[in-house]
Amino acid sequence: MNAIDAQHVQLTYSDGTEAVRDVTLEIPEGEFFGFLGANGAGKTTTIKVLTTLLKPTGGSVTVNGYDAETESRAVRESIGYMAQETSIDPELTPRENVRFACEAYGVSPTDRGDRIDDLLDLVDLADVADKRAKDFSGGMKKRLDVATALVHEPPIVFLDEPTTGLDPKARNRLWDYFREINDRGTTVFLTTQYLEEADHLCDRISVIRGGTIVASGSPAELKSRVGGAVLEIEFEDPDAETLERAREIAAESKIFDGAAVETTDEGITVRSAEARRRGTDLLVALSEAGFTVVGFNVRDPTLDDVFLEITGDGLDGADGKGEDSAVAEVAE
Ligand SMILES: Nc1ncnc2c1ncn2[C@@H]1O[C@H](COP(=O)(O)OP(=O)(O)OP(=O)(O)O)[C@@H](O)[C@H]1O
Repeated sequence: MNAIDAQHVQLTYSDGTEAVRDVTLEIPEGEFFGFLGANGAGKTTTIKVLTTLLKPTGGSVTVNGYDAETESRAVRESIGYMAQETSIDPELTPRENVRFACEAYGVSPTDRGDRIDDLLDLVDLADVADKRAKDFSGGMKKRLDVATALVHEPPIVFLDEPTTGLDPKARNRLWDYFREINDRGTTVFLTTQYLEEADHLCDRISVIRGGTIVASGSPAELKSRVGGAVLEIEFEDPDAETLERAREIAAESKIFDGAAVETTDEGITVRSAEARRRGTDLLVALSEAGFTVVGFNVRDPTLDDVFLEITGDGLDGADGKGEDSAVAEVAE
């Protein structure tokens, strides 16, 4: 049985916005699944359908074997959901927040004490368990959010952009908890705008764009689609004209067969199966054309390259995609 089985789901809002056009997801139990897309691609709407907060306008959804439409209560009782907006009460302490969640989810009073200690331990908040949450950092609040979503030991947990806005250190820390939750056997459904996050954590990824799934596979499978390697070449203080001329030389040269060439702020990138073998030939051609190359690097494709390949524009508009994205971290 799949933990989540969504077939051809559609969700059109009452104002006519077709947020989800055709989403089919079959997620096995225990999988760490990543759902990627830029702002407005349809991630949150899909999560809301899967968690029964929205009724699909087309298609069908089964979660933990329960039908989302006819057995919505059973679905809700068997899932944890960490929404983008925090659900914690800042006036309460972590212990009080988690206890409140235990009551809301009907955790039996005899189990509550141990469950609260275990969860606060899991997210490293035991030391501040009795301090009010209002002075906590963004990362601490998110960790408390994770704990409250897990009180009823759900077999599936939905995490909607759980690390957006956190610094890399706080994000890394959350990743450890997510891994641990998944290691305990919990199926994880994660939405993120951070390609590096998906690369680190997910067994499998689907990419949504304009309400439709445009690619699915393991991070390695998706990266292998790009084929070959990526050549990064930097020039000394290039202006737009220089970059465009370099792009043309790389794109039109006979060195590579069908390379994808893009300009960057400092130079060009070339994606090609021949990038490793023939990269230096391009350097020679550029130098003969009068370019001064100041930087040169060949690396394996990252998920950013996959996005460029799939969508032509990466995860543009995703404010989470910063300098600490996959390009910086995964590059050789
Ligand atoms: N209640 C609503 N009524 C009408 N349109 C909506 C509503 N909620 C979202 N939308 C629209 O549906 C589309 C998908 O939005 P959704 O929030 O699912 O995307 P997302 O991928 O989660 O984006 P983000 O990363 O910004 O959270 C967007 O065009 C959005 O403006």
